[in-house]
Amino acid sequence: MKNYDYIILGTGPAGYRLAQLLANTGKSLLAVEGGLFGGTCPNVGCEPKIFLSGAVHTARASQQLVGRGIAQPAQLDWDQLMVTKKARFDSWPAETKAIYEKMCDVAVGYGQFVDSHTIEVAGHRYHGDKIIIATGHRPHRLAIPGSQYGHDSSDVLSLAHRPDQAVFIGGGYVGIELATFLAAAGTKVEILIRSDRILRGFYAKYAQAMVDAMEQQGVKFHFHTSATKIEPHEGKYLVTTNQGTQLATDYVVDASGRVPNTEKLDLPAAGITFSKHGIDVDDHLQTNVPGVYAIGDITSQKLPKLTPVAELEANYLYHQFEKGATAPVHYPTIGTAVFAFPEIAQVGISPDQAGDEYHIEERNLSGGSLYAGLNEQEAKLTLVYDSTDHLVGASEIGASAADDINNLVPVIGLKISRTDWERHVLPIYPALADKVAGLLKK
Ligand SMILES: Cc1cc2nc3c(=O)[nH]c(=O)nc-3n(C[C@H](O)[C@H](O)[C@H](O)COP(=O)(O)OP(=O)(O)OC[C@H]3O[C@@H](n4cnc5c(N)ncnc54)[C@H](O)[C@@H]3O)c2cc1C
Ligand SMILES: NC(=O)c1ccc[n+]([C@@H]2O[C@H](COP(=O)([O-])OP(=O)(O)OC[C@H]3O[C@@H](n4cnc5c(N)ncnc54)[C@H](O)[C@@H]3O)[C@@H](O)[C@H]2O)c1
Repeated sequence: MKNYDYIILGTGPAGYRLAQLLANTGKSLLAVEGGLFGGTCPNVGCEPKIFLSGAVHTARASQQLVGRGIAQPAQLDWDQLMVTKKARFDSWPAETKAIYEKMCDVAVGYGQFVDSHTIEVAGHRYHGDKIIIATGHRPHRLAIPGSQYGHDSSDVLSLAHRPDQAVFIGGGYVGIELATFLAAAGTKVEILIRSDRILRGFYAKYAQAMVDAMEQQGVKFHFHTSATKIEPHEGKYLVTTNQGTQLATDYVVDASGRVPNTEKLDLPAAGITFSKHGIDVDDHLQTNVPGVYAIGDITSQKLPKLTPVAELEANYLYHQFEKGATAPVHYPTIGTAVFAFPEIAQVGISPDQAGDEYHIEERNLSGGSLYAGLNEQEAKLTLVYDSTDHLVGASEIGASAADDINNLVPVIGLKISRTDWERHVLPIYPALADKVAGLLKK
C-alpha cells in the first residue's frame, strides 16, 4: 500500500487550493475525485451561473430602457446561450484533471475510509499521514412521490432547450437565481415557497422587494406552499401541493437546498463524527480523529457555504501544516450576494438583526444619475452603524448590488472610519465607491 504525506478527497475550490499550495512543498500528495474535477463552483455552480447572468443582465438592462434611448430591447436566446456556455465550460473537468496530474498523484473514484488513515479508491488502498476531506455538497432531493421527475441546479445550468413553463420548489439562492435566468429567457416561471418569504438570512425588506421585482418580470410566487407529488400527465408534469392545488408544467426544478457528501466516505469506518449538517471540526479544522481534517462546504460549521470560505480554509490548513501556524482559524467579514436581476447583497450585521444599540439608515440609490441612467426602479442601500458610528452592516438591492457591497466589505472588515477613508482613498467618480465617504459618519 502506498503511503502519502497528504491525501485530499475532493477537487473543488477547497481541495484544489490546498493541492496547489501543497504541490510546491515536495511532500507526497494524492488527490482523489469521484465526480467532476474542479468540483461544484467551476462546473455546476458559481462560474457557469455568472457566465449566464452576463446575458441575463444585458437583456434585462436593455428592456428597462425601452423608450428611454433603447429602441429594440435585447431578447435572450436560451438555446444559443447554452451552446456558448457548453463551449466554454465542458472541457473544464478534463483540463483540471490534467493540471492535477502535473501537480501530484491522482486517483479517480469516490474515496472511502477503510480505517482512520487508509482510503480505498476503485479497489486500491492508500495510507495518508494527513487526510483532508473536501467533498462538498450536492443538491438535496425532496422525498416525495415522483421526485425523480424533478431537476436540480446542475441540470438547469446545462439545459439545452428552454421549457415554456417551469415550476421551482424553493426560494433560496439557487431557486431565485435560476428562476430569474429562465424567466428572462421567456419561460413562464412559478415558485413554490414553503414559508412566507424568500432568501432567509437576507434583509427581509429587500427579499420582499426582490419578490415584487420578479413578479413584475412575470414570475408567480406561491407562498406557504410545498410540493407533495410530481407525476407525468399528458406530455407535461403535474405538481400537487400541500394547498390541494395542481400545477401543470414542462419542467420541475427541485431547489430545496444542498446536502453534504458524506455517504460514500464510510466515515464510521474511521470513527469520524458527522451529522446531516456535515463533518464536525474543531477550531483548527481537525475532525475528532487526529490527522484527519475537513474543509469547505462539507464541514458542519454554521458558515456561508461559499467558494471564498472554502479557499480560505484551504489556505489556513496549508499554513498550519507547512508554515508552523498554530492559531485557530479566523473568518474575516464575509460578503454574500444573490445574482438575480436586481441583485441582492449583504455584509456584516443585517438590519433585521440590529437591535436598539444600532443606528439604521436607508439610501435610495435609484435617484442618482448612475442608477437613473439605467432606469433602475429598485436600487436601495441600508446601512447599519454601531454606537461608535462605525459602519458594521450593509444590505443592498439593485442591479450592481454585489459590486457595490464589495466596496463596503473592506470598510466593515478593516473598521475604516470616514477620516481614514478620506485620508487614504480617492476612488473613481461617478460610481458607488466615490460616495462611500458620504456613507461613513464623521
Ligand atoms: C448553482 C450554484 C451557484 C453557486 N454560486 C456561488 C457564488 O456565486 N458564489 C460563491 O461563493 N459560491 C457559490 N456557490 C457555492 C460554491 O460552489 C461552493 O461553496 C464551493 O464549490 C464549495 O467548494 P468545496 O471544494 O467545498 O466543494 P465542491 O466544489 O462541491 O467540491 C467537492 C468535490 O468532492 C467530490 N467528492 C465528493 N465525494 C467524494 C469522495 N468520496 N471522494 C472523492 N471526491 C468526492 C465531488 O465530486 C466534488 O468534485 C454556488 C453553488 C451552486 C450549486
Ligand atoms: N450566489 C451565491 O453565492 C450562491 C448561489 C447558489 C448557491 N450558493 C450556496 O449554496 C447554498 C445552497 O443554496 P440553495 O439555494 O440550494 O439552498 P438554500 O438553503 O439557500 O435554499 C433552499 C430553499 O428550499 C426551501 N426548502 C427546503 N426544503 C423544502 C421543502 N421540503 N419544500 C419546499 N421548500 C423547501 C427552503 O425554505 C429554502 O428556501 C447556499 O446557502 C449558498 O451557500 C451560493
